[in-house]
Amino acid sequence: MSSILEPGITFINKELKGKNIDRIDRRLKNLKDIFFDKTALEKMDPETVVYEVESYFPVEHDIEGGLFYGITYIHPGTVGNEYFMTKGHFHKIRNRGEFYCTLQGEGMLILMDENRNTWAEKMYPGSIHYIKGNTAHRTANTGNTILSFSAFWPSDAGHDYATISEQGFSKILVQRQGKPELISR
Ligand SMILES: O=P(O)(O)OC[C@H]1O[C@H](O)[C@H](O)[C@@H](O)[C@@H]1O
Ligand SMILES: [Fe+2]
Repeated sequence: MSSILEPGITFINKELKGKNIDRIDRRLKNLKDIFFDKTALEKMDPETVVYEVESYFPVEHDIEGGLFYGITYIHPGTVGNEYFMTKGHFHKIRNRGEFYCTLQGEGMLILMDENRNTWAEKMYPGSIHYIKGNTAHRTANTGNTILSFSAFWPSDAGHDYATISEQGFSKILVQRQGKPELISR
């Protein structure tokens, strides 16, 4: 499987040299919990790459005061009528925020507060999204090309994936008559 995360870095400053730069992909087989239509999911190749993330960790994880940076690339596609999307998470330290800045493509940022109120914001090249603390976040690619966005978050934030993999978001983003629609499950 070819990856779009070929080393393509043109410049990193001395603070990042020799530090941890991590590249991962997440495939359908890693995302079984999150898609709604399990019948459609079973018919698809489990090795299909849904998204790839390149992350820069200049300080140790869980250390207060540093910042992390990452770029996420979500491939176009659907499982049933649900768009390809990220796992989604709350931060382990709940009140930590994050910035997302869209680079290319079209998508939706799906957000959910701790009372399970869910809403979504349109992502397009140049759109800037401040995700406040205590808010779960997931991104979906609603276009026909790669959706990429950069993210900046505090180094002690951590990821709580369990809450979302067990309970999901209260709404899902589906394609209806060719358009994204956020509907209750
Ligand atoms: O972690 P996921 O929910 O799979 O989302 C994918 C990635 O999106 C952003 O880049 C976040 O800042 C990363 O921390 C996250 O890993
Ligand atoms: Fe996050």
